[in-house]
Amino acid sequence: MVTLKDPTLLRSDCLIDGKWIAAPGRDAPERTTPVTDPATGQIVGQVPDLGAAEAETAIASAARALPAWSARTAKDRGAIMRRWFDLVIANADDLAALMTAEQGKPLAEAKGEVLYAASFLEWFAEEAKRTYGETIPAPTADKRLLVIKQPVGVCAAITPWNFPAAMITRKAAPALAAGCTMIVKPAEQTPLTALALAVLAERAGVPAGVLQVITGDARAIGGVLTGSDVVRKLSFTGSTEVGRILMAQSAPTLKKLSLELGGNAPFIVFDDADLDAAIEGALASKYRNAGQTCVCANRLYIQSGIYDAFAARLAEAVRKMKLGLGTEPGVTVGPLIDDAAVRKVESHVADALAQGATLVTGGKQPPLGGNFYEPTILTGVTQKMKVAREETFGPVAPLFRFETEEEVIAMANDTEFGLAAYFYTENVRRVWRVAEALEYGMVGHNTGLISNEVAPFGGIKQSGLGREGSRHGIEEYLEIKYLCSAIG
Ligand SMILES: NC(=O)C1=CN([C@@H]2O[C@H](COP(=O)(O)OP(=O)(O)OC[C@H]3O[C@@H](n4cnc5c(N)ncnc54)[C@H](O)[C@@H]3O)[C@@H](O)[C@H]2O)C=CC1
Ligand SMILES: O=C(O)[C@H](O)CS(=O)(=O)O
Repeated sequence: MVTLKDPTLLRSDCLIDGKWIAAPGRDAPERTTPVTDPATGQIVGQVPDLGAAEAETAIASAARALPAWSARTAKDRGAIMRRWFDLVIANADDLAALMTAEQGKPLAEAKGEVLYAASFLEWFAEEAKRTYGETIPAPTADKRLLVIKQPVGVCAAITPWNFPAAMITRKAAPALAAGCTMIVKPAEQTPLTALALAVLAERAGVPAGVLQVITGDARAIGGVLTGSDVVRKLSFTGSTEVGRILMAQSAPTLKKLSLELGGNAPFIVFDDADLDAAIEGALASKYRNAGQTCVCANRLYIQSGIYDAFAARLAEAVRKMKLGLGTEPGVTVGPLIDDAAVRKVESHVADALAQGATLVTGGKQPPLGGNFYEPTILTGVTQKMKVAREETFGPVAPLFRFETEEEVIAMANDTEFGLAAYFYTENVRRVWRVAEALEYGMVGHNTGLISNEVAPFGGIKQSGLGREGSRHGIEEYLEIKYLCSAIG
């Protein structure tokens, strides 16, 4: 079990229509789903197994709450978002403890994510007041033209397990700031963090029906949220495969969509790179969250002149990593989310070795039990291997050798994904050539960490649609209205 300073943040019910409800069951007093710790398999909580009926209730509640919420001033909504931010900061240790219990990431990393999640609340508390319209010089003297911004309306969010707090606030913060209402369906693996955030939102003054969190049957709940004409927008973070399904389900009602999907990030190191910086960046980008982020370096392309030195330095650093329970001091790499994730990583490593790659370090599950996988480095990797074509979503660094800039750009772009890319060089002319040639929504130069609340996060190609965070993030929750007034 998880110990909290404020035990009321550990919820076993859902916030729907301003009420905390369990799941009324036919043969049992209520239907619940266990939440398990991926490091130990222990049950850390129970949440309601809700479905279509409760999703319909939530939609009706969100629609009822919309007029009053969108009629409040931006300043008023911003003040409530700021109070939510203050409460998340004040309860950051408890939120981090819940996150580590259900997702497994080391406590320090979980705390970092809580602060990252809070930053979206702080940012959009301010952006609420900057949804400016415009006036347009009319082509005829008898007209006055202007543009105003209005909230999209009732919104839905379906969020992943890898960032249980930040992927919720990165959607709910701009939605509520813009005057929308939102129904959140968190991942079945990590609902406790979402429910705790809802407790704090309620305490901050977010009215009934404005923010709702529903757990249970993803397909049934998702089917209602995507099929309803009342829901005007869906924001999803998760696999490209599910993103396609949700997009198709949303098509009949022509919803606005924000999709943050899979990635296959190249991490390119040229001969002239600062090797210390490149190693630091590779460790941060590759092994953050045990490699379970959509912007993790998935392919490491190292120019021939420094290939052996880079491999040796990276191996030396990786061997110092400490695998273990997220609550243990000094642990830097936690477990993967579930057994399926471990099997996917194992299949990628086995495929690479079968095709001639060399295992430098790691390459197996340690004797810890749970869903742990050793931080791994492979050399002699080629574009034909699964690690080059698929998102590994685990702590595996495949090192590819390259000779020329043209060759590596072609290899880096040889994927259907286009989320994040990274490269290291000290040549200023090359910075512009490579940054502009890489087909990705986000590019890091001489850094492996690019995510923050002020920058537009999102991808191109099959990594998704739209942007989150930054001044662009709130536009995803606004409609433009053009007003033409004849005064002649
Ligand atoms: N872009 C990103 O940040 C993420 C990418 N992924 C990728 O997806 C792969 C699979 O991870 P999963 O957790 O299984 O991601 P997923 O895409 O299956 O799940 C993400 C969310 O979608 C929901 N969902 C799944 N199927 C649904 C459906 N038919 N209707 C409505 N909701 C549905 C889940 O309940 C969860 O809330 C990972 O290995 C990784 O490659 C996973 C998580 C985050
Ligand atoms: O979904 C993810 O993996 C996150 O968006 C990555 S980040 O925002 O924490 O970098």
